[in-house]
Amino acid sequence: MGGSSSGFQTPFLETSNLQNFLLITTLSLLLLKSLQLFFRKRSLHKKFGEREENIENIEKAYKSIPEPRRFPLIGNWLMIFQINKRDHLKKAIELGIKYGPYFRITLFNEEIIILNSPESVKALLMSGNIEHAHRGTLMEKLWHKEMEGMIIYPGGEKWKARRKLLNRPFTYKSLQLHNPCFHKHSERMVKQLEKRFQVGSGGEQVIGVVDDILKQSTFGISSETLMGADLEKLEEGSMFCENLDVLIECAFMRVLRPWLLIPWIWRRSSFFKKTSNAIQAMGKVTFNIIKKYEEKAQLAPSEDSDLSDTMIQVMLQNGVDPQLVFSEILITLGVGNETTPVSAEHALFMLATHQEHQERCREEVDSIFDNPLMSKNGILEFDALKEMKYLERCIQESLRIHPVAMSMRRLEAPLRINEELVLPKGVSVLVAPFILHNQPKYFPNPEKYDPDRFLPDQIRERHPYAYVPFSAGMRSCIGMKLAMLELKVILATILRNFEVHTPDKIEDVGFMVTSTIKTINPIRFTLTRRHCSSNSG
Ligand code: HEM
Repeated sequence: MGGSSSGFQTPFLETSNLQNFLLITTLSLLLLKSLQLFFRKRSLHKKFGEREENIENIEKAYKSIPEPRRFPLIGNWLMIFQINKRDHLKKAIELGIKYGPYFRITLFNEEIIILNSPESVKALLMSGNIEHAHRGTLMEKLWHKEMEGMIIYPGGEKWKARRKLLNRPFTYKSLQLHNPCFHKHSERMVKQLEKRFQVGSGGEQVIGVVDDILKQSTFGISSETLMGADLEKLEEGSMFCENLDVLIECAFMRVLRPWLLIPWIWRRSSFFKKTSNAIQAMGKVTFNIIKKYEEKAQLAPSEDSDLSDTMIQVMLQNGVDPQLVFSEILITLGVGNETTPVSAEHALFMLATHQEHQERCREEVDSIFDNPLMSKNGILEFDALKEMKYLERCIQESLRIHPVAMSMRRLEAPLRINEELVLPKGVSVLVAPFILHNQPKYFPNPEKYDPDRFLPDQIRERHPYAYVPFSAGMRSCIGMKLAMLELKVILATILRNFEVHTPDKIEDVGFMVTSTIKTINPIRFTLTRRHCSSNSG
């Protein structure tokens, strides 16, 4: 055997080609870095009118932001993506504790600063400057140009105007109009859960997963509240939720496989076909609903409480093109569909693993359901949900331990974090609540499930930006109030009707980062029907 000296060569690995390639790549990166530095200094100069020596200090502070060991070219890519899936959140929390209030990771040529102190989170989210509310290049590539101005679009004045318009359907006043549908969908959920957890012929308890049923329920409430129609009753409407999942799954595929962001590759991929089919099916349903609105608009729209203050009505009344109304509905429901059911499942898991808190919640829920002023014929009044204070604290604590979303920004202007540190224009900044919420400084014993952390006194003593599951400021979650109402009504209805247990343990449940932060496997539950004198129905 001639071994390596056989003279066999591949043209790609020919030494001189390889050397040239490495030389050109290194020179290009150096050039890019010097240009970045030049523009960074210029923008600091322009923005803050800083003197040369101050700029030097600011640069020094920026450079001294700690970072894990990075490799040439790929930066920290290996550390982020090659870690065992089971360690996703644990690893991130460890980094937070090791590196402190802010640290840097580098993915190829992109610097991402992770803000890990309430003060720096406040500086970003509450800056009030639209140039700090931009979502970043990845989002620009994911959502095509026609979507400019939509709520999900990275940023700009058009986004701001749309956001202002869409705030209305998400206010308590508007959501209250749709209270009957909250009850209707939770009743449907009870029936589905009963079916799944029917006690077997031998009287044995059934272990099952409930994430699909929770999803149908939160989707039912969100879609009816925002579109004004019970999709389950419409022809093809019942498939809407599944099609929405396809849409989000294919969009996330483009993040995992970045070559799918190149338009001509994307259009030839099977994911594009799946996306188009899903959009077509959902379009048919949505445009039929829009037609109904247009017909009713000629009669007396304001008297129909099913339709008033829904997203569709607000947009049509303000002259938004029906095609954009459709896209906006898809994106908003898609985001809600990814976050609320996962949060509901986790909150239920926390109550199943902490029976003492489950019991306290149930006592509160029973007393409200049994109060004729708060519940008529088993239907909760809208204000009754506000009275579920203990349940609310349990949900808040669950969202602290397992916040499902993060906030990503690309700075379009320098951002002052404190006296010493200014983040330059062009860098990406990330607020990761699962790192922030696990800091012993703000949440002593962070792994402990303790709903009393959300007692008014404790909240007052804590920095307000130490807890941001829905983000904060001009780009915070538009669906926060709706999500909290959904979580309360769903959990209250479950606790009213069932006793909840789980064979799973928190230390065995791993979390992974996908389009949201989910458990690796669905959690298993056992539900036992309660036989109280008056159940919810
Ligand atoms: C427990 C449930 C939920 C959680 C934890 C959650 C969390 C978040 C977070 C952290 C953001 C990012 C904000 C930022 O970039 O700073 C966000 C944005 C958003 N959420 Fe939620 N969300 C939830 C439920 C919902 C629901 C039910 C809807 C609507 C049906 C919704 C619609 C949106 C939209 C449209 C945005 C983008 C807002 C914008 O860019 O202006 N979310 N959410």
